[in-house]
Amino acid sequence: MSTPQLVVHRDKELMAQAAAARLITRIVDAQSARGSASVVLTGGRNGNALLAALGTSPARDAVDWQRLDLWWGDERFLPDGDPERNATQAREALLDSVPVDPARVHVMPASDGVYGGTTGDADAAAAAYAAELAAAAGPEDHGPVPVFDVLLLGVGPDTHVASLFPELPAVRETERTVVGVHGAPKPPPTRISLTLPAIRAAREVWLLAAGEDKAKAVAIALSGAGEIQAPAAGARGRSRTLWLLDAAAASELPRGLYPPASA
Ligand SMILES: O=C(O)[C@H](O)[C@@H](O)[C@H](O)[C@H](O)COP(=O)(O)O
Repeated sequence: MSTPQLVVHRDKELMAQAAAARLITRIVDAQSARGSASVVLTGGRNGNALLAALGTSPARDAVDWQRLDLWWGDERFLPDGDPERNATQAREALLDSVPVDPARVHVMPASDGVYGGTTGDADAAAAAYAAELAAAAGPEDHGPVPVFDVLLLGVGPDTHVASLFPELPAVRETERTVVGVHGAPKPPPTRISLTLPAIRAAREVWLLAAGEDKAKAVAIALSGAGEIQAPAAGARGRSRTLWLLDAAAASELPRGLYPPASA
């Protein structure tokens, strides 16, 4: 697993623009090298701002949208089309305005869908998404999920990532790749989430955090906290873990981490 690297931008607008430019480059590189790319999307303001910036970037046409698989790191377990669903927000921010292949847009299950013969069962829905991931994984992936090119994560003020909240069972999961989450401290209480083992299958994990209210969480996660107490600390990519921050979110980092010791 990779060691976290930091990139600090002046403000959250610039952070979104720079992250979008970075993501376009990674997608184009992956498509050139392997024929297609896979990206795991996140909910939250910063993830949506990144998607919106991507949509208005002149370089967006460099992406072959038909050869892109999109997955989600977590979802609020609400009915299809609910404005609070991460998938609905991603459609509005970007996906409705680019020619993605609908068969390659793997939204997480909605609470009104039928999974395991019933509706409203987040555990059955999570198992269905795990099966979809497993079906997409090839022999070259050596595991139950594809090796995602880039996995995006917002960071909560409590250090949660995806719907892995501190101390809850989902963050302790070591076997399953997707789980139902019950009793989340942030509404809605019922969610679906990738687990840390699934997140760590990604080549690159990018964590996005902006604003003063994230400064403590960022400092805790990057100062050696355990992943059960600080889930963001456990989100690492195989080859790269990138923390994309604005100056406010970086403001409580210990000296040496930021600014870097050599500065
Ligand atoms: O599912 C949710 O309730 C949110 O989407 C949440 O997990 C979000 O990703 C983080 O709290 C970071 O959010 P911001 O990017 O808005 O700071």
